[in-house]
Amino acid sequence: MPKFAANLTMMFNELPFLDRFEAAAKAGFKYVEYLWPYEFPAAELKAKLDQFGLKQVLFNTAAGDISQGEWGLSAIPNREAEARRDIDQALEYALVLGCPTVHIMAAVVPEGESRQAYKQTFVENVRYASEKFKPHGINICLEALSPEVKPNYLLKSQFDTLEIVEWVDRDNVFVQLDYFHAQNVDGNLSRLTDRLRGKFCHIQIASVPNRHEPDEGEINYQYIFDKLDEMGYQGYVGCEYKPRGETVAGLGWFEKYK
Ligand SMILES: O=C(O)[C@@H](O)C(=O)CO
Ligand SMILES: [Mg+2]
Repeated sequence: MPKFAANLTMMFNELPFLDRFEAAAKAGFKYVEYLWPYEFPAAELKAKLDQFGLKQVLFNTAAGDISQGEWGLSAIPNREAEARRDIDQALEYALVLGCPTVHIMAAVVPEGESRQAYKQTFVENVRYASEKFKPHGINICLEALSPEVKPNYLLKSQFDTLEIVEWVDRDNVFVQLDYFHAQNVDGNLSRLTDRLRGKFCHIQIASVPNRHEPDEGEINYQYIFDKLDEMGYQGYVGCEYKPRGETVAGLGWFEKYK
């Protein structure tokens, strides 16, 4: 049975962020993920996890200046010092939070810039992170984002991510397989999952096209979950969806997995 993690950035959004931990635990989740922890001291977040018996399973490196269109710095040429500062910061948080996996965000590539130069920079920064995280047993994930969510992001297809993972060639660097983006860009999810076997260490889910609960839309998630079980997938499945309404009211799909 998949180990579902509540994504506290998208779920329980009707509550202030720090109250979402309790709400997730009450709803039956044992695991949580969210995009960024940096607004709060790591110890405060760890205390919330411990208070409600939760385990943090994923968060991201900082996004940079979102108001300027940034969405990760790790692939931007000549900004390696900032990217590595963010990677070091993520490691400090992961150690306090006891988090096994960190998503290293790549970057948006402005029109006219060389994608190859961005890829090269990303590979070097991910190798830096790999070396830093390795002694602590922490994995790294890289994620493709569909253009309707993040136009011009460096990684669009799952195969863009796979290319970087294989280029980086380190045993703690994996694909973050978000089926919402994968369906939007690549489709053919069963074959895709087979193709990526052994290469992904974290999964995220949402319905397509509306990014809601995984009980509607064009993806048959029950089939996918059974397939992941058959494959022996041991990682987590992040529920990174925008609830149709109130979060708990939409958790009918989760009843049988509690
Ligand atoms: O799918 C997403 O948008 C997220 O998993 C993320 O990490 C930020 O882009
Ligand atoms: Mg995602």
